[in-house]
Amino acid sequence: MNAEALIGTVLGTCTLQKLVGQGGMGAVFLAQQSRPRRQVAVKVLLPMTPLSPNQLAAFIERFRRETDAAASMEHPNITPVHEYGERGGLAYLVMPYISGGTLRDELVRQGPLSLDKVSNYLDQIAAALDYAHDHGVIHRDIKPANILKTQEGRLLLTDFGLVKIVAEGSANQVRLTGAGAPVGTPDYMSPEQVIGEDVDARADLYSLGVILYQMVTGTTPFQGETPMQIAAQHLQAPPPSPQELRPDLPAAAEQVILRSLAKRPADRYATAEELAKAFRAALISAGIQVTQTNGFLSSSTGRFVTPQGLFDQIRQTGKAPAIGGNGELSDQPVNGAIPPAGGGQMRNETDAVFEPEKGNWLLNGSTGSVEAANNGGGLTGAMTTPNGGKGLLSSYTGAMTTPNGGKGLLSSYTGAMAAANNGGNTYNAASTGAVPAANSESNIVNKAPQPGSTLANGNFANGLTGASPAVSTGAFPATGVDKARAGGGLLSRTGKFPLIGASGQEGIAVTGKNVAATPGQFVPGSRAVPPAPGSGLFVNSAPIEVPEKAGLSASSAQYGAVAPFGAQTEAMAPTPEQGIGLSSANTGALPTGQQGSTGSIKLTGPAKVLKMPVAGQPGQFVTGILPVSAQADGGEQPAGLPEKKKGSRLWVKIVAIVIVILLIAGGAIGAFLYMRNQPTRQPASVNNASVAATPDLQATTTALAHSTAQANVILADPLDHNVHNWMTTPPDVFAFKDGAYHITDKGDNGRAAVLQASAFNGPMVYTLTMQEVNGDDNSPNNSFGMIFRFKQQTNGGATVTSFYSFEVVNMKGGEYQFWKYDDSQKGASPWTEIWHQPFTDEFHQGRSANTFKIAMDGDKFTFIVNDKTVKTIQDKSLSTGTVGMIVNLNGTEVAFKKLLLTRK
Ligand SMILES: Nc1ncnc2c1ncn2[C@@H]1O[C@H](COP(=O)(O)OP(=O)(O)OP(=O)(O)O)[C@@H](O)[C@H]1O
Repeated sequence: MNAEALIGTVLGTCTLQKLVGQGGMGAVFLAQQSRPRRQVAVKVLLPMTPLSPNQLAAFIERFRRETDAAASMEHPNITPVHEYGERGGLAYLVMPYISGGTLRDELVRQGPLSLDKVSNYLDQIAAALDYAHDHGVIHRDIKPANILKTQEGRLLLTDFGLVKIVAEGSANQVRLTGAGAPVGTPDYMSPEQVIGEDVDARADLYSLGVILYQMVTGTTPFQGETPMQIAAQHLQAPPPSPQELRPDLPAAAEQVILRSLAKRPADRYATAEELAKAFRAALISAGIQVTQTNGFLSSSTGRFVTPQGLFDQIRQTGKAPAIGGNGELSDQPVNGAIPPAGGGQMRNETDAVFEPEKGNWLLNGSTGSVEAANNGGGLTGAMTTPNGGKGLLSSYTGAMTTPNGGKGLLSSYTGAMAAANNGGNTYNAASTGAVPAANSESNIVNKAPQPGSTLANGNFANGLTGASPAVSTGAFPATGVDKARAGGGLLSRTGKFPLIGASGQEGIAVTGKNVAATPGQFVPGSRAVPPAPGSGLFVNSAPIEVPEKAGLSASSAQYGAVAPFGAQTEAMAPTPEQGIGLSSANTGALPTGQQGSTGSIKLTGPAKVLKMPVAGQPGQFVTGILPVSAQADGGEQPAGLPEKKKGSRLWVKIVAIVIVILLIAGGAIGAFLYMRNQPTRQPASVNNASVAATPDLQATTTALAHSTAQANVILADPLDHNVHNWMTTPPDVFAFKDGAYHITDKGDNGRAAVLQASAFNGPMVYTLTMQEVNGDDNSPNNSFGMIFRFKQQTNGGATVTSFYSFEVVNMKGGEYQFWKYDDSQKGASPWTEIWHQPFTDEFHQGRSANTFKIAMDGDKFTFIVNDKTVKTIQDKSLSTGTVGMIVNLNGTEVAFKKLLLTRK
């Protein structure tokens, strides 16, 4: 039906006046409502595609569902629904008319937004999302087109057409597998949605991350000519560095964005608020002025929301909210001084609260003044929370410092409290001792929990009465999505990401010299790999040229994400349950999107079915396919390879699977290549070395945290949990445990993991702490170390991989080695040893931790072991690339931690 033809139609109390927009599911009209008399927007169900009666019934059902879900929520950042009706065969819903357009319009018009505005918008969308999640509603279609804007700049999340009430069980989704249905953009889809698994709130958080990326850079992270290309990148490709597209973006803020886009739901922020706060704190710590989002705590979530809901009478009172006896916000006037400008202030009782920035404080029974110089506050005693602090204080008398994102809830607290690093510190009820929170974990100390008390989300507790003179007695408003919510979706279920990968079909023999070594004795240079005819380098037999993306440096365009071998090999054996795989070689590659590309996929093997959303038809999908490899052997050796010569090899082989993201001018196109290599090494010369002590763990962690806030930190990853999508499969090879990232070499192949990031340029220092946990310390092959300047590119149709490695042979009388890997010369050994020398007592041989640093400046490299400079050496072969780590001997397990990249 032509939507225009409906103008003048009367639906209930509304007369349709003007068509304002049309999606795949319905048309939206400006309408005049007679009772109450006001202008409204009316959305009329008008599916774009002709539907069968069954499909239409399902559509109407979904339309009702949209109404029910939206109507059940009352939040200043969610478009309310006034009513739902069916008249003359037309289903419709009435909502307020929002005249400021959508966020999509603004992004199209403006491109990247100011970081201040980004943070403000993020706060607002986050508040709406967390509220919905707290009410058991997952939106599932978070995108800028579904975010309306008022004239005053307030954002309203709308279009709950895809929602599924969590408690309701499985959704009654309509699937369209036929041809001809328009396929919607998966620009904002989470990986788990791409796979078609059940999703939880974290899928919305991923979509929010995509919006954040777009607000910052002006573009979504993944682009392609077909929805499949985009979908595949959501599954597999790391997002291009936002900082490269937005140079004024602080490194810490980039990390926040990248974490929000983690492939594994468990690796993302737990709540939208957490994401928004982390982003804001990252901006502030980099000295960027961020305007406070005016807001108050939502009565049911305790979260910051924009004040003065247009549609909520209560919120139009203008009264400052105060904490009621049960922890509910009330609209009672506040006694005493009104908090100064900056918003977000909540106070009770009689004392002044100062929150120049975004300190949100709930004070109850406070007796002193509060000063919150920067997102924090203090009460009575000295209290400083310079960054993003949050506190609930009751009868607080002692000192508290939470320099970095600390949160605290104190009740009758009398002791010192220090949370050096992002600590969520809660101390509750009659506590008398010190609470140290050195790390980024939340500490909850709840000494005397009372009936009805709540400890939620690891970051605060309620105001317990206990034995303390706490004035606050009621339950604090709960906040946060329940972290214990069952994680849906394939990723969270299996714990591994179904990486797109496959064994190569084409082997390139790697030649190398076998050099004899006396068992148990280190022989410099005794490391050649026996050539394994037919094995070795595996490349896509139809490699793709890599045109440089406009505006990006050649280096960043040339290489993309790198994933370590082990997980890839797992993923090479996809089962229908385990997601997708893409046959690398040969036939099954995704369309490249190059000139002349048809965009079609030629399948010669098994395929994985993906669900793709149908444009404008929430809940409907068309089926897509991605080819997968049939190979399935647990990843140690690809099918069809010759037997490895166990025992004859003196140097182990690195196996890496590499994903290359090809960025093409006019739109980034994803494509995937896979590589296996079995390098041989050619030794070179020898030199000398020296020593220093392993830095104290605590001090280093703290230093790491502090330095994170500093501008010269490019990337800080403590490696105590997986925030950068490090490979975690197979779990016996790659695992986060005991506060470190463990790599265990299994089988005949060495293991390498490489950071999924853009190419790092410029003078910088790469720091990494390594500790062998298991291994044969009598073997001259027992080496491990750091990979840097890793890059992969296509060159004349061939895939070329290059990197340096700085390693140590951890045996008595062992040595350091500096290698270059470059497989551009077919038939030649890719390995060249640039330098080696025995270590001396600066290296703690055996099971001790050692911190290595590589200072790189152009072609100059300085190797520092435990703070002692070991060697400076020049090599100009490789100029840019990412970093990683390597373990070389079967059975050797190394724990890596405290990865730090700083500008020199
Ligand atoms: N309450 C409203 N007030 C003013 N304009 C609105 C309102 N709701 C929607 N619109 C406008 O109508 C357009 C169509 O909205 P609709 O929800 O039908 O589709 P969509 O979100 O653009 O696409 P789809 O539903 O296919 O995802 C929106 O893009 C927006 O510009």
